Amino acid sequence: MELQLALDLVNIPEAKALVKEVEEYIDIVEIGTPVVINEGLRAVKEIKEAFPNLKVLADLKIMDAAGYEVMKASEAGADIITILGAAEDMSIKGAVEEAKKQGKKILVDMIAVKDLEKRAKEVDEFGVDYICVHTGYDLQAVGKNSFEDLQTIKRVVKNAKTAIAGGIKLETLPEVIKAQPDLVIVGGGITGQADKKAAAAEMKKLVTQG
Ligand SMILES: O=C(CO)[C@H](O)[C@H](O)COP(=O)(O)O
Repeated sequence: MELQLALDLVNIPEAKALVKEVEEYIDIVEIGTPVVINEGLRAVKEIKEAFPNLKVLADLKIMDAAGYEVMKASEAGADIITILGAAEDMSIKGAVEEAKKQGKKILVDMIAVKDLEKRAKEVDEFGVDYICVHTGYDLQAVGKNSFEDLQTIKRVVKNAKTAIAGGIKLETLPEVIKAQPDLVIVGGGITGQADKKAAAAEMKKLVTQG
């Protein structure tokens, strides 16, 4: 099981400082959608250059023009690129084709997918690398989480790795780990803590123990 640090509310220098603090405890660093909107793919490039031993995920949440966007994120140094599960089949297949060409991986974010079981089974046939259940900030604000959804994808996904994101904290991590996802994605559960290093270290310990 791997641990991904999601960076959403920072600029590039803040991102670098944060990663430096916790780099020994994380496997993947995510350049979140708001960071890409604010800073562009330069954020991916600069983090990859500063931390070549970490995998970098570009959270583009692609919806269209998938092949082109995967190519651009790959050129910037991303190892993993996200596309939405709600995108057209053609777009997801296009993303996979380009990622394979570039030697990169595709994570499908199932945020806002209504029939999760059906769509997860479909997407799992397209050769994607990860399928991720995700409760975004807007639903976290009304008390939702993705723990049940994780069990659903664990049951139906046969090929891709499974991942979970959205509001995971140290206190809720054991419940997540029980469902055995391949990848746990944590933003505020680390970045919002006074002692980020200690939070990341404890999370890494739990994730490694599985
Ligand atoms: O993709 C995201 C928001 O759309 C976040 O990166 C993801 O939800 C993880 O952050 P947090 O743990 O703070 O919810």
